[in-house]
This record gives sequence, structure tokens and C-alpha cells, in this order.
Amino acid sequence: MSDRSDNMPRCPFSLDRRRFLQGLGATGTGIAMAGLSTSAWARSCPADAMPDTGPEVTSAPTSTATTDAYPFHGTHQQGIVTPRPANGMIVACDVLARDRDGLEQLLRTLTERIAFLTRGGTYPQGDPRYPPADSGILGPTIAPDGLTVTVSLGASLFDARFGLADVKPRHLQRMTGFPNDALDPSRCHGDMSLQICAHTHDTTVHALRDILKHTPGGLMVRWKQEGTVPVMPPSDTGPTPSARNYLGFRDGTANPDTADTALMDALVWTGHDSEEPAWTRGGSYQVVRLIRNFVERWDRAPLAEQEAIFGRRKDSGAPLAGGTEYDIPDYSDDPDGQVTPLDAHIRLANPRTPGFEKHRILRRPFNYSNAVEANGQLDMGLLFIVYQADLEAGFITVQKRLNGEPLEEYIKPVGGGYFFTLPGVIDENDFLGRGLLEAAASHA
Ligand SMILES: C=CC1=C(C)c2cc3[nH]c(cc4nc(cc5[nH]c(cc1n2)c(C)c5CCC(=O)O)C(CCC(=O)O)=C4C)c(C)c3C=C
Ligand SMILES: [Fe+2]
Repeated sequence: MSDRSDNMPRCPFSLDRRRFLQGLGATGTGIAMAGLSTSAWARSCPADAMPDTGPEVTSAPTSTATTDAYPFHGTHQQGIVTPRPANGMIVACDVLARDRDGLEQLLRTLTERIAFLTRGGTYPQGDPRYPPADSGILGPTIAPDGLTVTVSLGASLFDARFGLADVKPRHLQRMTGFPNDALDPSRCHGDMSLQICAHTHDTTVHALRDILKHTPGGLMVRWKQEGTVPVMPPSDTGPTPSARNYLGFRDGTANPDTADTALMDALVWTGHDSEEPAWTRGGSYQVVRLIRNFVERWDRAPLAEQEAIFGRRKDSGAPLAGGTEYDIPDYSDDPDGQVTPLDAHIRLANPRTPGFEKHRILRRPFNYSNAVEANGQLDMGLLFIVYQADLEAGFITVQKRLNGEPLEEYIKPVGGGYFFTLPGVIDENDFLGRGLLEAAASHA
């Protein structure tokens, strides 16, 4: 029994509370049903049950995690033009908050947790009568480890619940299937996506568990996909270093150069279009696609066919016309596709014709390897993540061009969603989504 006698809602992590939630069934739904706001819950937590968000890391981390840290505050969120680390995951969530105040509380909590997790720090031991402040999977000192957590919103968040319809990003829509898709509804859409990336896998898992622990009644995970990319040697000179995908080809080669800020303003960051709501400036459209690779079939396909399908050499990643990986393909002297087939993946995705520049997208994919299918086939593929300033001009245009490509014999999109990545958090007084909520309030 608890020794508390006041009428305040108890700390969400107390034993009593946990039993209460178990009795209700699903954690988040239970809280929502019980009519408790996350803010009331947060207020009821004793200070020593909450992590210390103050000091920078001073002691050496206990794991192999690194002390690389990306600054949290800025015009844009991290995790978009940030170099792709070895581990990434997308967690699509439904928002359980019941009104705009609850949504604001959720966004403020996310801001506070992500600011802490990406900076790192040490947790207090706390009162043993309460659950520990942290899962403990990284030890007592949390190293930043190159962690980025990128928060994006799905079209469903702009339904009637929060009164945000009037300020929805212009192109944000529910993802619909393309001809080769076999979308599994349980792996599609979501009110919010969290892209969590770091050098080590444990850091991403720790961040997710921390965020979920601090947002009871605010978020419920809908689906999740983890992925990895091989770490590339420093000798790699590409603008966004490529890494081999599970079809054995170098992936990322022809990405737009993330160091070119004018190019990023044109291709990746939203808000340069006067028809978008002003609050979207500094955000980006995020597309997530879970694309299964039929690796058993692929591994039996001739090398020449594989290279013709992509339009690149498998060993070096160079265009079929020759040169080295980062040489820009030129199709002008190959109008009939004698060297690079007209339906090669890279030629369809970017024909390099005048005016096509505006359709370029920033790809940030990870390879995934899940369990085994019932028929014994490996469930492997690409956690395809792309960012663009304009969803229609970017992914949707490029995917329509790719519809029917020869690669489709070896791939099957099975899930994903469209999201809008919120602009960055400027300083300590700002929080994720502040501009959106202020715009909605002034529209009312
Ligand atoms: C709708 C956009 C795209 C989807 C979906 C997509 C799936 C997909 N791609 C690969 C592997 C490679 N893609 C490569 C290049 C490339 N792909 C897209 C777009 C989509 N890919 C673009 C825009 C480009 C760049 C084209 C260019 O500008 O030349 C390459 C070549 C190397 C590289 O540039 O990264 C590979 C390899 C897989 C396996 C896949 C789905 C499973
Ligand atoms: Fe591709």
C-alpha cells in the first residue's frame, strides 16, 4: 500500500499506478479512459524520480557509446542532413492526448527528453521505493553517442481532435498504395513518427524507452522498424557517404550534397513556398517506406541483370557508362539506353534532364533484417526514409516514374507513411510544434 494520502494523481511509474494500468488493459488507452492528463501526472512525480537534466557528461561512459553530440537547438531538427550513423529506427505512434493542451504537454515533454538524451548526463539513484529514473541499459552515465530523435506528424493528427486542420502542411496526406505495393495496415501511417538514430543500437533502444516512459497517456506505439547501415571508412568522399544495401549495391551515392545549404533550402526544407503555412518553415516532408527485398530470388539473378536493373556496377557503384562511384551519370549520348537501360532504377529516378533538379530527394535509408516468413524466406529489406521540401514534387513524382521498373520483381513495399517533420527548437524557451500550436490558436 502507498503511504500517500492526498488526492493528487500518483506518479505514473509507481507500483500502485502500474497495477491500476494493468487492470485497465492497454497502458495508454487506460490513462486516456481514466481521464488523467499527462501534465497532471508529470506534476505528481517526485523530483527525485525524474532524471537530472542539468550537467553535461563528465565521466566516461560505461558502454562503447561515443561522446559525439549534435546540438539540439537550431532552425532544423537533427537527423535529416546529419550524417547517417550505423543504427536507425522509425517508431510510428498514435497520439492519445485528448485535446490541444494535452498535445502541447506531450510536445513539451518530447522536447525536454530529446534535449536531455541527445546531450547526455548522469541519472540520480533516486528513492528505492519508486521505479528507477532510467531503464539502466546504458549504465549510470548516458553518452550522447551521436543520438538524434526527429519528430514528425502524420496527416491523421490534423483531424478533428486537436483543431489543427486549418494549419495542416499543404501536401501532407495519408499515404496511398502504388501498383507494386502490398501494404500491411498494421505497419502503416501514424499520428507521429520518431526517427531515432545513433552510433550504437542500445542508444536508440534506450532513447525510445525513455521517451515512452515519460509520455504515459500521450503516445502509443503503432509500429516500429529498426535498421542498420555498415559504417563507411573515412576515405569515402561522397557528399552523403553511400553504404551497401541488402541487394549488395552502394546506396546513397547520388544524394544531393547536404553541405550545400542553398541546395538543402531548395530541396529539403519547407517554407520557401508561400502557399505553405508560415509555421512549417524549417521543417520537411518525411516519407517512410518499408520495402521488402526478395533476397533469395535476387541472389540467383545474373550479375549483368542486377547491374542493368540499377544502372550501376555492383562492385564499385560506378555508373554503367564508366568512371567512379561519384561521377555524375550522363545519358545524353545514350538516348536509346544501349549502355544504361531506359528503365534502369537510377535513370528513371533521375533522368538528369533539364528541370528535373527540383524533383531530387534526400534519401536516408537503413537496411532491415527481421524474423523469417512462414514460408522460410528471409524478411529483409530497406527502411526507406526520404526528406523533401515538397512531397508531391519529391517522393510522389519519383515513385510514379519508378512504377513498373524491373526492380519490382525483387522488391515489395509493405508499409510506411507520410509525415511532416517539425521545424527545429530554437532555444530553451521554444518547444517542438510551438509554431503549429500558435498558428492554430490564432486561426480559431
Ligand atoms: C521513390 C523513390 C525511390 C525508391 C522507393 C527507391 C527504392 C530503392 N532504391 C534502391 C537502391 C538504389 N537506389 C539508387 C538510387 C536512387 N534511388 C532513388 C529513389 C528511390 N529508390 C533515387 C532518387 C536515386 C538516385 C538517382 C540519381 O540521382 O542518379 C541506387 C544507386 C546509388 C545511389 O545513388 O544511391 C541504388 C543502389 C533499393 C534497393 C530500393 C528499394 C528496395
Ligand atoms: Fe533507389
